[in-house]
Amino acid sequence: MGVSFKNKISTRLAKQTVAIAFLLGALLSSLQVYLDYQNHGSSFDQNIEQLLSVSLGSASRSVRTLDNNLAEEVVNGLMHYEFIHEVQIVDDLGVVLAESERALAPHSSTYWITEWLEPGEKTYVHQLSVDQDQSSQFGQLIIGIDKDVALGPFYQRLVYVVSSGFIRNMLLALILFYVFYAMLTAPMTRVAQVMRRVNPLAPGGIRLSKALVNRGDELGAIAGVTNEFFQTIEESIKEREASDNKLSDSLKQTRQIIDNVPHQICARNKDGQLLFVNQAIADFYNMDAKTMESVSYFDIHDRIHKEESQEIQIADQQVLSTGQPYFMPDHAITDCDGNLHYVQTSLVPFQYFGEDTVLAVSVDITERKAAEEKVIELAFYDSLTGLPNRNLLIDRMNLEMKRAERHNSIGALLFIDLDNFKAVNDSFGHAVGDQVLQHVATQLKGSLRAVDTVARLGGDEFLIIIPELSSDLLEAKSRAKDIATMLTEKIATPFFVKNRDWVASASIGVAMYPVDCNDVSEVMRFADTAMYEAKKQGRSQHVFFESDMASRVELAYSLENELRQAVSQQQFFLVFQPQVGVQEGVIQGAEVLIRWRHPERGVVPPFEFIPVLESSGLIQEVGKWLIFESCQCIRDWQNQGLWQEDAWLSVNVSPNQFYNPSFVDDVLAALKITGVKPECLELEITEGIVIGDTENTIKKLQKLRSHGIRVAMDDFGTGYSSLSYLKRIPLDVLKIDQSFVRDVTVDKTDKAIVEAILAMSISLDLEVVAEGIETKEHYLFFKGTRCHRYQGYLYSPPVEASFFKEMLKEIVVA
Ligand SMILES: Nc1nc2c(ncn2[C@@H]2O[C@H](COP(=O)(O)O[C@H]3[C@@H](O)[C@H](n4cnc5c(=O)[nH]c(N)nc54)O[C@@H]3COP(=O)(O)O)[C@@H](O)[C@H]2O)c(=O)[nH]1
Repeated sequence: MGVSFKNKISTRLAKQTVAIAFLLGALLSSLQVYLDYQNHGSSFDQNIEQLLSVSLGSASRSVRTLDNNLAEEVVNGLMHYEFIHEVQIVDDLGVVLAESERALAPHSSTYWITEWLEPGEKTYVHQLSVDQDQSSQFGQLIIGIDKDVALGPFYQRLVYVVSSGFIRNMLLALILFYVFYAMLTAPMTRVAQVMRRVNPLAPGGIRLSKALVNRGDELGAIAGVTNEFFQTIEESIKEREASDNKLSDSLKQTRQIIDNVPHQICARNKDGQLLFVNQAIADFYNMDAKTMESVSYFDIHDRIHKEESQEIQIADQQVLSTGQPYFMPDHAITDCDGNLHYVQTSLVPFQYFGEDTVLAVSVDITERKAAEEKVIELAFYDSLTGLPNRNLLIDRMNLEMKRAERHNSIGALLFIDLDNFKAVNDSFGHAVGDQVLQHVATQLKGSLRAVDTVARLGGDEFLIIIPELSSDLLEAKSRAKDIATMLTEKIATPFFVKNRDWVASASIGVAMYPVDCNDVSEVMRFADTAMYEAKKQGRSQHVFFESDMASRVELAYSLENELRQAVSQQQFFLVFQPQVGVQEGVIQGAEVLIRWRHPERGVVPPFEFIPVLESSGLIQEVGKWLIFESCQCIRDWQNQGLWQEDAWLSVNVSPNQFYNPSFVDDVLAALKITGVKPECLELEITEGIVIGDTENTIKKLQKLRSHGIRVAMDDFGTGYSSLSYLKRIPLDVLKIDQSFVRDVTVDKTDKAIVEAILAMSISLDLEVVAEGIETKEHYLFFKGTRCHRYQGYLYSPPVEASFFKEMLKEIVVA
């Protein structure tokens, strides 16, 4: 942008200098003019006075003497002066004695000044007298002055002076302008032009000329300083650029880091407007980050969770007003797909480019929360059935116990254990077992009130709390009994799992609280005790806890521990009871029976410990050992020539032992290892085994018999004993239970049963063994039937191996 002429410094300096010169010139000229004017005026007046004084005597005489000629001479004498254009001498009567006049000279160039300063006619009138003191006057000398002629030279000189002063000032102005221009304006203009070309971002590229810098005057100094300034600015800009670049890189990196942080980060102002969002937040709402940075967070958020949105707004305002951070441990937000997320948000006051904002960092805790919930679920719920587990049950039981005491009410705790569930697991695998448990859990849950708690302790054990039955014990017990009966029936309802029908049964122990006890773990133990009693009493039934049960159960517990020791210390041994041909009267085989040589109690009979071996699972190990030992005995006796090739040993098999998936393999392995023919082994099963799992039992029996192993149905007549199911069971022998034998000779019913069994055996083509033959009458009765063998004290009680061996030797000898 150029500088106009009037604004140039040189112009302004010249103008001011000239103005000052003019002012001073005008002042001085005015003073000069004034002084000259004063001098000139007084000298002019003196000259007139001198003229008059020279002419006054003659003029006075001419008047006194009325001498016209003299007056004429005076007038003509005065008219010789050019500046006088009129002279008149008059007497005291006003009579003109002489006069002369000439026309005024043409106006000079300065006439206007004369007229301006001395306006009007300039006339001198002088009184004429005869005496010196002018006391007697008698005429007048009147002189008219041509003021233009008189003053013109003076004013012309004055005009000259003023004009020359003006011209001098003008010249001075021109010279000064040039000097100022050359010395100041031109260099400064060059500086301005150079500076105009300066790139503000890179001022170091331009320098003021050396000629300018080297002038040695103030401008040179300014130019030098300006060059240094450029250099400094250049360096500063470079430093600034470097720092800006670093800052920009750092910002980019920071942005990258923040965008890669999986947590939602945003800054919002007091109106909730988003000033900054990271990629995680943009992704969460499926919006562009830049677009989001112009909208209100609460507009996005409000669409979804009003309550949470308000809570966040209040929290934001608190952070902005107090300047203190705020922590929201857990609140819900919904993403663009409508999925609910739980987040934990930290709100901190944050200055974002000079604006007070809230920096919000939200961490998605959905998975953690789910995991925590899962942990709680795992901690308090059974994963298979979804029922409360032991922990939650104990917690609820504590509450119910307190409530019962407070309300003076009686509740019941039911301990449910499925019968023979282990066999289901062992035979069909855990997947089927799990489905059976789930079915039972559903049945139990669906049969009870919402206030009742159905829990699974683990395995096939369930506990049920039935609170507030009544305040009267009898009534409470009666209701508990109804519920236990109803549950037993529900559980026994057939159901379909894995392509087949199932019938479950359960034993239920019932304890009444706080009557039986007000301690939770004790009540649980009592219900458990009652459940064991129910099992002992024949399963699929319920038993209420009674105080004497506890000691019995304790006995069972200690018995179990002793049995474990018995297994490890091999305290079991075998006894053998001969089976004799009814018609032949000779030993055809023997039943193997187990005994326990207790270190303190002596020999313990099997009915005292077999059920505990069963319930504890120890029967697996003991039963396997027993079959192997039996085979080993056959091998030994055969080796010693005491045991015929067609004689057999009959071994009892318990349900849990039979249901073991490896049972058949274990038996075959025992035969193989000992080298005993399968036909020498007979397995005695009970109806309970068949009823528990008929199909599987049939398959196993078929497999055993396919190898030549004999199968006998023990205790026949005490169970279902129906022809229809007997037809399907692969059997070789029926053993008539001794309870029918005992009175067969005196009791018509027993006799009829025995005869019916014998008839059945014919139609099914089975051998028959009668056990419990104690008397001759018993023997004679069966001798008259088609019973094949008998077993009983009449011939021999069960005897130890050594004794039995002696018996065999005697037979051989005989
Ligand atoms: N799973 C297994 N069970 C076994 C085993 N050993 C025995 N048992 C079962 O224990 C119950 C009691 O048996 P036990 O005390 O040995 O009694 C047997 C005989 O001694 C008894 N018996 C035999 N003859 C007579 C008699 O004339 N009178 C009379 N009062 N009792 C007699 O009968 C029992 C044999 O019964 P059973 O097996 O049904 O043929 C019993 O249920 C055994 O099954 C074992 O190793 N495993």
